Amino acid sequence: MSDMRLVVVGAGGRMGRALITAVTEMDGVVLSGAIEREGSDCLGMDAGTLAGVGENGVAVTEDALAAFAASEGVLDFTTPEASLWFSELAAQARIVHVIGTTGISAEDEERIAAAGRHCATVKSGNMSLGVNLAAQLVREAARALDEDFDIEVLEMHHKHKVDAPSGTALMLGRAAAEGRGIDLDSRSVRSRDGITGPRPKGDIGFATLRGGSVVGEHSAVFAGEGERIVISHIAQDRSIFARGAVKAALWARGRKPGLFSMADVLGLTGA
Ligand SMILES: NC(=O)C1=CN([C@@H]2O[C@H](COP(=O)(O)OP(=O)(O)OC[C@H]3O[C@@H](n4cnc5c(N)ncnc54)[C@H](OP(=O)(O)O)[C@@H]3O)[C@@H](O)[C@H]2O)C=CC1
Ligand SMILES: O=C(O)C1=N[C@H](C(=O)O)C[C@H](O)C1
Repeated sequence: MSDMRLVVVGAGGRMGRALITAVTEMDGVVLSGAIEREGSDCLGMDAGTLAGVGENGVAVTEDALAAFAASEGVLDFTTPEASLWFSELAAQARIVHVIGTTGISAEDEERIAAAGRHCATVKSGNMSLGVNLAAQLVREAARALDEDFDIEVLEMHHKHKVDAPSGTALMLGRAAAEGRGIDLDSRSVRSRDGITGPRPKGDIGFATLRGGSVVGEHSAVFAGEGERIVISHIAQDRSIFARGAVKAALWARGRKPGLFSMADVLGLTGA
């Protein structure tokens, strides 16, 4: 089979550059386009040069429509508004859409799911093997432990991150809620300040730290009387997300339309 032609959108971003690197280094894929937003300083640059992997002859453009028409898949780690737009374009072009963007509203999630009826879409708040495995462990721990164990999810990211809690923190919170058989939306505590009173039993708390160049660190804490279980993941390099995204595109190639998760790609569903 020929190499899968992949276009990277948000090519000049932290993840965009990591994705161009992964596509360059991994077997079975080739970079077919690199897209940035209108007015970006990156327009016209060579994508390989931009990512620091050497010139590759693929120019960064703003013409997503033309790039999608010449591609079999799109790797998208951008912004919620941009991902929504790209989901509509990917649906029109019937190409695989891999979405890593976080901070997407519930309403836009539904619109992306609707677009996923026309093309295979893989979407996850974290594309790494380690986090997806950690989410399974969290689900199991929450299933095994009763409400005497308080669940808190902690995360730290670099100072440039714009959404909170992180997509991964929400994934871990959702896994814990599923394991415990409760609804996350009605039981999650996103912030605490002032005289909060004692912690209500059964809530799932989130704590967010931002600073420096931290790639991504997450812990799910199960705090009981006299003991604490902590399931943690530390991302040391963005390549783990980028390689996961390429793996997802290859997995989705030739698949029927639908919305899939990274757990599907990694074969962790139902584990
Ligand atoms: N699921 C996962 O495994 C991971 C998810 N992420 C998520 O990926 C997203 C991006 O993160 P990161 O790379 O750090 O952010 P960056 O801000 O570095 O990158 C986003 C890029 O998208 C570009 N962009 C914005 N709008 C458009 C548009 N309409 N068309 C084309 N390009 C556009 C931005 O351009 P400009 O800056 O010029 O506006 C920027 O270059 C975040 O939501 C983050 O949480 C990150 C890592 C892993
Ligand atoms: O913005 C980031 O950097 C990251 N975002 C994702 C998230 O919101 O969880 C994944 C990873 O932690 C890095």
